[in-house]
Amino acid sequence: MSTLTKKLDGKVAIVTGGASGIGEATARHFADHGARAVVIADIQPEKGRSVAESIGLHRCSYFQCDVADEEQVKSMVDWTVQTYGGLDVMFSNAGIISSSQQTVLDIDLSQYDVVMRVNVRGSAVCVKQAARKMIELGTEGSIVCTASVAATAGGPNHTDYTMSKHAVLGLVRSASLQLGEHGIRVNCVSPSLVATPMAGRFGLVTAGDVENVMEPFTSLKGVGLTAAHVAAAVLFLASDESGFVTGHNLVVDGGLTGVPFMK
Ligand SMILES: NC(=O)c1ccc[n+]([C@@H]2O[C@H](COP(=O)([O-])OP(=O)(O)OC[C@H]3O[C@@H](n4cnc5c(N)ncnc54)[C@H](O)[C@@H]3O)[C@@H](O)[C@H]2O)c1
Repeated sequence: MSTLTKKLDGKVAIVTGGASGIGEATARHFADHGARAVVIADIQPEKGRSVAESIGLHRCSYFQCDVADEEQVKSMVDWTVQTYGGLDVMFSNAGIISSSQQTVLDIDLSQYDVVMRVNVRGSAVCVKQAARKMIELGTEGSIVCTASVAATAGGPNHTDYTMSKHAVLGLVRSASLQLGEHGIRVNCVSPSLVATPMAGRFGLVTAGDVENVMEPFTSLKGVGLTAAHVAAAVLFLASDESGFVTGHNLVVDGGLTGVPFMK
């Protein structure tokens, strides 16, 4: 790839949840696009280290970090800047979903607390610590969060997850308003169902599995959403190509949310 097409040339990026799924694909895409350094912040050391090694330890590191623990996130951000000399991009992507249905009538509140802790508290911590560091360094950086199509619509189940993703969108909109004066942009991507280990827990392992489930509801036909599609959208928001875009929710859903309920 020529330097002209390398959209993150020389930048330093953190990817939370980068050991797996969307985060892993994005960490690789960032590196392919010339990122000087990519830090994978996750709680899966074996997978995270293996991703970092395969990208190349000269420009990718694994850092054990629970995103909901503010001290750990602060240490990870400080370490990134000390090690690589800056912080240009925070991709706050780590997230979880309960294994039970979590309909409103039977919601298990201990599982609800776990989901909220990672998806909501974790996102707030990562946006806060990245923004504080960017302001301290005078960096006009880009913060991208992973929301979901569940950020803007209710669902038949997983109520806690849907609530948590609505909260991520609220965080992105508020943070973009508050950080614009510092030149920091804050946006999110909202994928529909993607074949990652998260979806695999519900029996959806391949892009074909996802396509079979989603195809009746999307306007795009003959294609299933992959982590690579999402990574491409994240790269756009992370890079200078989206230099005047902030507070935006970039939906990556094959038309799912735009399809009318009657034809
Ligand atoms: N897969 C989908 O269908 C889908 C759709 C829309 C949005 N999303 C969102 O995409 C994001 C990534 O999910 P994925 O599908 O790649 O799932 P995944 O399970 O493959 O990856 C999630 C990663 O987050 C890490 N993680 C979990 N808790 C953490 C914590 N406390 N601290 C640090 N890291 C933690 C996991 O170890 C894992 O590596 C999540 O926010 C998810 O809600 C997924």
